[in-house]
Amino acid sequence: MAGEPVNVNEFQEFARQALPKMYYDYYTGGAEDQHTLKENVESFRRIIIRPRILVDVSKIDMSTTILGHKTSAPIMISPTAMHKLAHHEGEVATARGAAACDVIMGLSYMSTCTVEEVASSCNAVRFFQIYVYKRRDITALMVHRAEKNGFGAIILTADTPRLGRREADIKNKMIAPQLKNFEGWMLMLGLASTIAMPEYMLSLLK
Ligand SMILES: Cc1cc2nc3c(=O)[nH]c(=O)nc-3n(C[C@H](O)[C@H](O)[C@H](O)COP(=O)(O)O)c2cc1C
Repeated sequence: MAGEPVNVNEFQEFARQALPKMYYDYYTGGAEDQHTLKENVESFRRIIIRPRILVDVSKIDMSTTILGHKTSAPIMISPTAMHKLAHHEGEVATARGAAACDVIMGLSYMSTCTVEEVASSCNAVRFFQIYVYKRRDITALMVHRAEKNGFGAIILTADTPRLGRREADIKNKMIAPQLKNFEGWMLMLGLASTIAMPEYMLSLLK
């Protein structure tokens, strides 16, 4: 593709060209027949923003607050796993981008940078995403760690009682890289440091 990407579709095409197939499939794929993924895209297409006409637009302010934290627009970065699959700086780079745009950074528990690395990288307002693990002691430790590192809220993911059957990941034999927040804990959990995705998730989730 020639030139700078100008929209999300063009960024996606760049990613397809740049990333190993296994990682590209992970980022872009959904579960089973990907019906929900398609429906998500269609839902966004159905949203129409109606402009107000003949009003003063010399000063536009989209800022608001989310859980009491200021944001420049009602948009935040939703927690997504393993950014280092796409870029060597991983979630630290994403957090800096959030800080530059003055929006909130949602950090996945499955990040490839630690909560400490993200916290010290910039002054982005940050929320930390977690599941309630079978190991409640590990859940509590992670919450305390996020709190200690200035994360302003916990995003509790509640829609994963079972893992979606992601067929591309099965075919590609997708391997999770080392999840930095769990460094040192993997042995304690009886897990290898890099293991197949579903096995890893199932071992932790409740
Ligand atoms: C590649 C990818 C990884 C994700 N990883 C996580 C995760 O680690 N934890 C989580 O709670 N949600 C995760 N999500 C879900 C997103 O946070 C978000 O809820 C979902 O993508 C729907 O928002 P969207 O329609 O803006 O994509 C992930 C989504 C994608 C596409």
